Amino acid sequence: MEIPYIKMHGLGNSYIYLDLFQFEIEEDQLATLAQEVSNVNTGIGSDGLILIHPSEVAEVGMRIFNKDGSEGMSCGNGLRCTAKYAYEYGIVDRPNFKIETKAGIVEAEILVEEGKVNDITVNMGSPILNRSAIPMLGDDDKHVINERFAIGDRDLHVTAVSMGNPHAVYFVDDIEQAPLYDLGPIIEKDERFPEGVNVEFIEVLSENELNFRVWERGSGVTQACGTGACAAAVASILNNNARKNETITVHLLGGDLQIKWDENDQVWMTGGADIIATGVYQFHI
Ligand SMILES: N[C@@H](CCC[C@H](N)C(=O)O)C(=O)O
Repeated sequence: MEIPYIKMHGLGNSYIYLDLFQFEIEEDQLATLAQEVSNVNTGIGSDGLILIHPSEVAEVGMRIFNKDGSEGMSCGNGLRCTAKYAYEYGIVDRPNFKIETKAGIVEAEILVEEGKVNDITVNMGSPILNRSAIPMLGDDDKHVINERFAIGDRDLHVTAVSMGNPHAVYFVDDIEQAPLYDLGPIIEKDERFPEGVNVEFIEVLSENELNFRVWERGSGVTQACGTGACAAAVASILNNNARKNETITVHLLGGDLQIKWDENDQVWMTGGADIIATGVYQFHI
C-alpha cells in the first residue's frame, strides 16, 4: 500500500505527517504504521507519526502516535509543524487559526516575515496541576511541587505538570550529568504515573533561561519536546526559579523555544518548524 507522507521537524523532534485532507487511512492500521515509519533502518526514521485531519470544531485537527505506536494527547512541536503545513499548503488561508487535539483546541499564529513563515506561536492553554488530573497516584489532590520521589536508593524530587499530556520534571545542577538514559525509562513506566509519563530534567541558568533534556513517553530520548518545554517553564515558576508573565528561553538539544505562562493562566510557546521531505511510503501491512 502506498502512502503519501511529509516529514517535518520542530527543533529536531521529527514526525512523519499524513495529510488526511487528501486521503483516508484505517484506524486499526495507525499503531503499526507509527512503529514502521519511525524505524530508522526499515522505515523512514522519526519520533512517531502525526495525522493532520479535517475537524468539525477547528480549521485543522492533529493526532500524534509515538514511536511505540501509543497515542499521545498533544504534541507541541507537532502543533507548530501542523500549523506551518496547514498555512503553506493552503488548508487555511489566514495566519491565525485553531487546531483540534485530543487534549482540546489550541490557537496557532504564524509569524510571517518577508512572505515566509518564520516562527509559530501556539497558545497551549492552561497547565493542569491537580495530582489526579496529571494523572499521578497519591494521598491528596493537591499540586505536586518538589515532592520526594524515591527510586531505589536515589532520592529525587518531582514537580508534575500536565499540558494535556503528563510530565514529571526534575531539577538538576548540571544538565550534562542528568540521568536521562538511566532513570528516564524507569520513571516513564513508574506505577505512580498510571498512564506513564514524559520525563524532563532541567538546569536553571537564570530566571529566564533553562537547559532541558527529555525522555519521552513512547519514544525515548528526543531532541526536543514542546509540551515538555511548557511543563518545564511552569515547573520552574511553581518552584520560584522563574516568574509568571515573563518569557523563558528553554534550550533543548535541537534548539530554543520561548515559553511564557501569563496572568490569564495561558501558556504560550514560540519556535520554529521545518519541512524535511515529502514522498511515498510503502506500507507493509
Ligand atoms: N514530542 C511531543 C510530545 C509527544 C507525545 C508524548 N511523547 C506523550 O506520549 O505524551 C511534544 O513536542 O510535545
